[in-house]
Amino acid sequence: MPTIVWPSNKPKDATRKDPSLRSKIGPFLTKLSAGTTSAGLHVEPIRESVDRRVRTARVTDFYRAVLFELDGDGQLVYVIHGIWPHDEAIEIARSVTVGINPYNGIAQVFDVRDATGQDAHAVDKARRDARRRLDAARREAEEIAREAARLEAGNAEARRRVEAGSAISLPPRPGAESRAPAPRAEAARPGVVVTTRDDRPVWPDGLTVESLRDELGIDVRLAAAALAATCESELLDLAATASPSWQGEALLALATGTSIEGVREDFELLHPQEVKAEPTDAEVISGLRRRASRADFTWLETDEDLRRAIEGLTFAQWQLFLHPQQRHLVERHSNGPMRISGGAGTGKTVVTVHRTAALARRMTEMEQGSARSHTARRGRGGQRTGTARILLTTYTRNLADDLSRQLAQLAPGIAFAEKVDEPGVLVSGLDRVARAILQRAGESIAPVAERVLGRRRTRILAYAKNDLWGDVLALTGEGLPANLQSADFLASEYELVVLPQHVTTLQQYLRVRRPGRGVALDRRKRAEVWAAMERYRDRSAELDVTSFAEQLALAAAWLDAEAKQDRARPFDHVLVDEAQDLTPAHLLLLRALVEPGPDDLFLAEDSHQRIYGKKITLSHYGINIRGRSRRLTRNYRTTRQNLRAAFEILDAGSYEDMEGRAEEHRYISPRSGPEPVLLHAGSRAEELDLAAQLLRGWLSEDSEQREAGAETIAVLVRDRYRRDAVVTGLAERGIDVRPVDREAMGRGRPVVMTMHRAKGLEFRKVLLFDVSEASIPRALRDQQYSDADYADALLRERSLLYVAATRARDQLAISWSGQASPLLEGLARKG
Ligand SMILES: Nc1ncnc2c1ncn2[C@@H]1O[C@H](COP(=O)(O)OP(=O)(O)OP(=O)(O)O)[C@@H](O)[C@H]1O
Repeated sequence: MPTIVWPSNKPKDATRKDPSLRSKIGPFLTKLSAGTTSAGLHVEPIRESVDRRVRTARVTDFYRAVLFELDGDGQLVYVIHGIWPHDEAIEIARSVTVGINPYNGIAQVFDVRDATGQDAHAVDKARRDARRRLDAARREAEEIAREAARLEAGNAEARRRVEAGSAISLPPRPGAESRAPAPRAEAARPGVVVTTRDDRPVWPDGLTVESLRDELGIDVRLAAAALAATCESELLDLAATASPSWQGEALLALATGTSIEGVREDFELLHPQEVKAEPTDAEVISGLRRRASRADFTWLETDEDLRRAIEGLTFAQWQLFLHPQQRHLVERHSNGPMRISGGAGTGKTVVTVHRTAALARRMTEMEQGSARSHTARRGRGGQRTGTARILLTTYTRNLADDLSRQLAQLAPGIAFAEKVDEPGVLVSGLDRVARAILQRAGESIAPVAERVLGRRRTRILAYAKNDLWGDVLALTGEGLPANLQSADFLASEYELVVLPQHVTTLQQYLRVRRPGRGVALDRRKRAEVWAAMERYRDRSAELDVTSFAEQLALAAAWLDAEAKQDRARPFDHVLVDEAQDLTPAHLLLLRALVEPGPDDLFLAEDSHQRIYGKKITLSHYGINIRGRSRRLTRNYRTTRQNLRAAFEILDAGSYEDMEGRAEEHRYISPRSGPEPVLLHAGSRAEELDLAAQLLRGWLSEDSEQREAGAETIAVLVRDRYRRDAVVTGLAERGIDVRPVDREAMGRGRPVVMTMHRAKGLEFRKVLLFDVSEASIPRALRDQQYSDADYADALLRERSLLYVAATRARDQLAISWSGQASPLLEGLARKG
């Protein structure tokens, strides 16, 4: 059966102009995949064609496909170029050729008319002389080298500015932000549209047109134009028109911090010396399989691929062609834990879900192979493990449900597991996994509890109903120095220091390291804090309760003890989305769930979106990334205007990734849309009036343009109290909206939810309501924070607003009454 390679970015062919053609593509692909002898296809060579392998095939009486017939070592491969009306198709077929870029081995379809600007008779020579064409281009590049040098000087200047601007600022001290005069939103009128910045692209040092061509095989005309771009939008527009498209993507990756070597690796480019001058069909096919080509071609190899292509070519998941950087992260074999980071909307979830499916597929294939050779895979304890056990997990239940849905859509045949230890993919929150393990442990948890909690306990499955730290503070607080008399401080100290390091005695606590805690404790203070810890543990034991964190830590320690007895860990692979919100106890459990080894752990995180957890470093909890981390920089969700507005919110904070390194936010969005709107009201009632007016406008726009449903419009607020007030206020103004809590979204009405609930979701149009001084950051004065904990809490509020702003695909609006939130500083000032 032939394999079909379908163009993801078709050259302006008829499928774009004639929608009726879509329904004909399915039957055409079915026949083609069944073999050339199929009746009615007329797969025919073309006389006087530049490429002897070119064919046309009948799609309808009127339309013909232009394709190449390649011999992949006995396996027939059809590379489709596009579909055109009969006569046009014949003309195009005469002038196109499929070959490989001599600088990098990437397969590409060339139209020799474009290449040479000469008539069809000159094309044969042009094809043989592909390499000479590139030499001619080099001369062209040399002519502009002087110009490039001038531009490089400009870029160096821009780079210096960016580096100076991204220097880490010290976190504000407690109270400093609330005491300092809050930056005032200057007289922003209702409905002001803010113009966001459009900076000059920042290229790696020393990049020239020649280096882009020689090292990456990028067309010199494109390279020269890219280096001449004076602002980000110009570069984005240029990249969007690049053909083949991977060249535009490679330029965007370079402009957002990826090195030449990084691009070569992500896009799977060869060095020129590895490329053969006269490639065989098999070499062209291998060029088509490289990640760069896969941005432009889709392989329809299995019945499932074909089915999806045939079912109308609109199926969202099928149309989602992974970016070469994303594909690299999906396919990459890793010798240990791997971490990906990337801003909101860069496809971290997409990569995590694809990688889960790929691992499941890989394991199934391996097992089928080993079953054939009668050597079934066995676990550490010698028991047969059957199909791979994969855990896909994330911080909240809602997000886990979403992962499950995405995975089922991407890989319909995938085996889901219902519980821990069952073969297949288990999609679950870590708290549930921990409970399942503790239930399995039963009474055997007692010695583990003694090691972890200092108490030999077996009743550990109930959660405390009240805030035990508040009780402890009431009982022992007076013995503590004033700045430590805080339930938040004690709880953080317990979860970040005491619990993960299994501290059970004062002697241990006196010696223990407390990295990143920000408050120095001498011996005397440590003894006082320890007394509070002991009180907390006694009280928990009296009530037979534990906390979430304790259950996670106990489950991890139990698994470690079992592994020492040579019993298998419950999973072969563990993948985590939204890892930035995990606690130390989560990390301990993650490490214990899977044996250290190839592809054991995969974590997707964005430190800018940490809204629950404390700042933590993976290596402190036994997860060593050691060079196995990558950053995604291309945003797929939101427009560049919304993205820049979101950066304005981030700008004043300083962030660290989970390896403890400074995090930057150089991301890029190829989509363009309206600028964000700021609505400044004098009172809450007026703010509701403005919101109602805005939503009414959005709803009528959408119904006129027959856009997607009203549920793709969202109003996001700081807390539940405001959510309910907004629902009522809008209803009074004739706008019917749906409050959303834990339940699914529903259809037909705009939704109102908290910013926390919106995490991981996306909407077309988003209003951030009540971003006022009084609402966000939430009053931190109520809690007694240490300096470091206060700074961190403030950073989380900033991140929360960033998360909320990046939910908008197309249009973002922000409203407030009275004074704007100080977190809006830069943005509100522009209004
Ligand atoms: N290669 C791609 N092609 C087209 N769309 C993509 C691609 N990758 C991601 N997307 C789309 O971009 C949007 C954001 O993707 P995703 O949710 O995976 O990002 P994320 O990095 O996890 O975002 P967040 O951190 O904000 O949750 C989704 O609508 C997704 O379908």
